Amino acid sequence: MIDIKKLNFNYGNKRRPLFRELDCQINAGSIVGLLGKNGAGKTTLLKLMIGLLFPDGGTVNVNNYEPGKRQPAFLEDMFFVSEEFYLPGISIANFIKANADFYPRFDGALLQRLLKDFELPETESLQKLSYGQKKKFLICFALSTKCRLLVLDEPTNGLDIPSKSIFRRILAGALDEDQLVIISTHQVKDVENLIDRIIMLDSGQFIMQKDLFDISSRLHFSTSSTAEGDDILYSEMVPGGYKVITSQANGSSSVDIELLFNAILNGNEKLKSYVQ
Ligand SMILES: Nc1ncnc2c1ncn2[C@@H]1O[C@H](COP(=O)(O)OP(=O)(O)OP(=O)(O)O)[C@@H](O)[C@H]1O
Repeated sequence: MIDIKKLNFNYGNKRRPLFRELDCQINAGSIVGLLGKNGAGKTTLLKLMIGLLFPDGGTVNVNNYEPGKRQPAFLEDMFFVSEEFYLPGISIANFIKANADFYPRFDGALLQRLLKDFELPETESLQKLSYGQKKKFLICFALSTKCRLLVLDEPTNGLDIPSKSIFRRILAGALDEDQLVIISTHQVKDVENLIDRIIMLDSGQFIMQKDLFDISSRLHFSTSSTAEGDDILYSEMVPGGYKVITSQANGSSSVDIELLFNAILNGNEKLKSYVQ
């Protein structure tokens, strides 16, 4: 679905390129979490994938299209929910009327269901909605397009606690097997148990590209009263003890993405061989 080869990119005003020789393949049928520190280049990478920015070297291929060419057949099959967005001063119903036809697989019945789940009023002017309500509307619309590529930049930013649970439920339930969702986020707790692959960016490189299943079959995440022990690969103090990562020996555990992220960014050498 997405094939990135030797991607180089520089904003032009920077001495060092942001990306150097990035390679990445992502298949349809998955929800991918794109993680990285502030400024690592997550939004930039997403924009390169959807053709809002152009590579300086190498290639980006999505569904056999070169995104930068912005061909109609490519654009009608991808939807980008940006972190910052503008919505016009028209009602939800009129927005749907004006935009749904751009997407051949648009599912109006699904949209009505999702709007109900998020309790969004169809008659309300989009500009009168709060930031979180606007975000929820865009997420609903994105899912209803049924585009094969859905790119969500910080989708849970601005969502209240119940809406985050609804987001997880509807995302898990509204996808078809030929779709790919890429979620860039700092709110890793919001996407835990939802994403099935992690891609981590740091200093212009991918420092991890791994399926959650692979990680959970090789690493074990738990809490412990001590951080001492030969089998402990990484630990972090928390109230009442430690969160620890050990090599997998005692059954599967769910992956603590935040702990893993900190461990990898701290350059934990012991862990590297498990996640590369
Ligand atoms: N339009 C631009 N012109 C010049 N430099 C830019 C531009 N947009 C982003 N950058 C720079 O590129 C780098 C990556 O930015 P980007 O927004 O892709 O990071 P990010 O990982 O999405 O960050 P965050 O987590 O803070 O949203 C940063 O150093 C940023 O200053």
